Amino acid sequence: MEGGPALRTIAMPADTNPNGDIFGGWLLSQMDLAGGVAALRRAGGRVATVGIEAMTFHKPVYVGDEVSCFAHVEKVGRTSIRVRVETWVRRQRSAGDAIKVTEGVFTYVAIGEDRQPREVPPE
Ligand SMILES: CCCCCCCCCCCCCCCC(=O)SCCNC(=O)CCNC(=O)[C@H](O)C(C)(C)COP(=O)(O)OP(=O)(O)OC[C@H]1O[C@@H](n2cnc3c(N)ncnc32)[C@H](O)[C@@H]1OP(=O)(O)O
Repeated sequence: MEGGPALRTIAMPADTNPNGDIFGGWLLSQMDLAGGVAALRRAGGRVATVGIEAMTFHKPVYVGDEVSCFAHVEKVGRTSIRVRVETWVRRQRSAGDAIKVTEGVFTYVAIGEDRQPREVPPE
């Protein structure tokens, strides 16, 4: 994906599942935040996540991995914004290339102060 990550963090021991690898729910929330930042910028204000599709976990994430979520706005509807989000990691103590670990499509709805859908403004 073009440009820098919408979010970058380090996977910590507190984020693990009972197997000792990083919990999928934690990754999903990082992706939601990354997609939310892209949607919020495009919407010019508050957004809410309404749907998640095509979510795939390709590879595990380990404690100490540098986790980068990239977000790309794919489609803008009347009130909704579809954002493709990919997560790539660099392994701790590894000089290898970044590895794509997850991807998914997140849909956000632009909402107003009343939490009701509002039109996405023109670009
Ligand atoms: C400047 C940078 C600074 C950065 C620094 C700050 C960083 C800060 C980051 C914050 C990032 C937050 C990212 C987390 C955001 C949450 O965590 S939100 C919490 C979880 N989500 C919720 O609680 C939402 C609960 N749902 C709702 O409240 C209502 O469903 C909503 C969202 C208001 C929508 O209301 P509705 O009556 O269902 O809407 P409806 O008119 O039927 O549909 C609206 C649009 O959604 C589409 N849609 C509806 N359902 C679906 C579905 N399942 N799938 C796909 N599309 C759907 C419709 O087709 C329609 O699209 P358009 O044709 O208008 O384009």
